Amino acid sequence: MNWQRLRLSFYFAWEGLKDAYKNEQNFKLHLAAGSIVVGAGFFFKVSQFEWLVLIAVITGILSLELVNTAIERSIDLITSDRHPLAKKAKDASAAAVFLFSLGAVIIGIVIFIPKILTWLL
Ligand SMILES: Nc1ncnc2c1ncn2[C@@H]1O[C@H](COP(=O)(O)OP(=O)(O)OP(=O)(O)O)[C@@H](O)[C@H]1O
Repeated sequence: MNWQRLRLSFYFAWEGLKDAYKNEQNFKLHLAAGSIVVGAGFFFKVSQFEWLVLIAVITGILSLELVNTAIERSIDLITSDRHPLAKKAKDASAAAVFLFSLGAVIIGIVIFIPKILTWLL
């Protein structure tokens, strides 16, 4: 086991997180939304299974956002010209984030709406 390599890979991952937080508005937005969901999870005392689903969704969306950023930057590095394939790749990558976000919203509604209604009534 090369501990130095392992330590460096954590360091580079941390650098990637910091960079995305500084430069990617969508990453910050999803992080803020995730924090609100965690707050709501504590407030409404969600079950253990619901916590597992929420954690999977929050980490999934943030990871997908990072992959989307990596794809966008790789394309920008490869070409500064307009190219139909560059467009298709960036749009597919953005669509992946959109689709996951849609699923996350539905999961949020299924978990929280009944709790919000019970709390209100
Ligand atoms: N090299 C390119 N060739 C053709 N279309 C492109 C190219 N780069 C971007 N586009 C199109 O323009 C859209 C916006 O791209 P732009 O680079 O402005 O933002 P982004 O890469 O999607 O995200 P960010 O704003 O975080 O950089 C893309 O989704 C794609 O449809």
